[in-house]
Amino acid sequence: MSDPADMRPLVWERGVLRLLDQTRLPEVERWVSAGSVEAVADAIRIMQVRGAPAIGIAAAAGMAIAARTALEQGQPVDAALDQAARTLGQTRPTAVNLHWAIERARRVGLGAPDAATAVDWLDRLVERLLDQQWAADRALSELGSALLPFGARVLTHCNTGALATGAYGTALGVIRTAHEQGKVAMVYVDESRPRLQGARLTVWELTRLGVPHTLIPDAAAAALMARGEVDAVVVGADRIAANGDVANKIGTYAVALAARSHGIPFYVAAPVSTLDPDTPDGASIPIEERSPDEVRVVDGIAITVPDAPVWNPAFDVTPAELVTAIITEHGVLEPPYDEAIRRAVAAVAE
Ligand SMILES: CSC[C@@H](O)[C@@H](O)C(=O)COP(=O)(O)O
Repeated sequence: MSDPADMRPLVWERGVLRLLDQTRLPEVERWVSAGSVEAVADAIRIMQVRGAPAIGIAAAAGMAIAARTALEQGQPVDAALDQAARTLGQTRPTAVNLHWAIERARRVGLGAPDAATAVDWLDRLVERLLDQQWAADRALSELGSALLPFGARVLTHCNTGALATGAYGTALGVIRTAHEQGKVAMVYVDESRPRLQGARLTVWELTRLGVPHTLIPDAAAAALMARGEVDAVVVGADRIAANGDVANKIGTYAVALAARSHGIPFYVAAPVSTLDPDTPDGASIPIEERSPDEVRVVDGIAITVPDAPVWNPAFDVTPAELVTAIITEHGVLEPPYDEAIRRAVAAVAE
C-alpha cells in the first residue's frame, strides 16, 4: 500500500480474503486474512471492512469460501451457500450492496453444473466484482468531477474512498479525480461521529493522495456553508430507494438540509449496485442501530455516565427532493429519479 494510486484494500486470493483492517487505522496498517464464512462475517460486523460496495465484495468472497469449504469436506455446496447467505446477510442490514452481492453469488453457485464448477465460478465472480467496482468507481468519478467547478471547495461525509469500495472510491473517487484534474481547492471532511470514519479514514486517504483537506466537527458543516466556503457536497450511499431517497451515514440528512438552505448542490455518488428498485422509498429502508457504547466510549475512554440512554442509528435517509443528482457509472441521474433509476438498473442487468 505504498502507492496511493494503487490503494486496493481488498485482495482476493482464491479461498482467502485479505483486507486492510480499518478498525486499526490511522495508527496501524494491519492486514487481516479471512478464510472462513464466520471470519468474513465478523470482519463485516465489527467493521474491519466497511462501506457499501466493499462489504458486498467481502460477502461474495464469503460465499466463495463457503462453496470451497463444502467441496473440500464432501458436503453439499447448495446447502452451504444457503447457510452462508443467511450468516452473511445478517451482518449489516442497510447497505443493499451486501444483499445484492450475496444473491448474485448464490445464483452463480446454484447455477453451476457441479460442485467443482461452482467453486471455480464463485472464485471468478469475486475477481469480477473487484474489477467491476474499480471500473464503476472510475467511470462515476469522471462524471462527478465534471460537475465540480475549478477551485472547488467540496464537503464530504463519512468515508467513501478506496477503503469503502475496495477499489478507487465513489464520492472520494470524484474528489480524487477532480484533484488530479487540478480542480480541488479544499475538501472539508466531516468527522462522522460516532465511528469517526471521516477523521480516521477519509483524512488518512486524502493525506496519502495529497489532496488539500480540513477536518471539521459534523456540527460545523452548516456554519461553514453559511460563511460561503462550500461549493458542493459529495457523499456516498448505502442504499438508494426506487424514488431516489438516499440512506447514508448518520448526519448526511443534516448536511443535505443545510446545503439546500444555502443553495449548494448536494451530489450522491454511488454505483448502480447501490440502487434498490425493490425498496419503494426511504421509509422502507432498514436502518441499522449499533451498540450504545459506540456513542458512550471514544478510544476506550468513557465520555458519559456508563449507562446513559443512547440512540445510535448508523444511517439516516435524505429525501430525494434534497438530492441535486445521483452520480452513477451509467450516467448522472437527475430528478424525477424513479424512471432514471429503473433505466440505470436495467442497463446494468442487460
Ligand atoms: C462508498 S461507501 C458509501 C457509504 O457506504 C458510506 O458513506 C457509509 O455510510 C459507510 O458506512 P459504514 O457504517 O462505515 O459502513
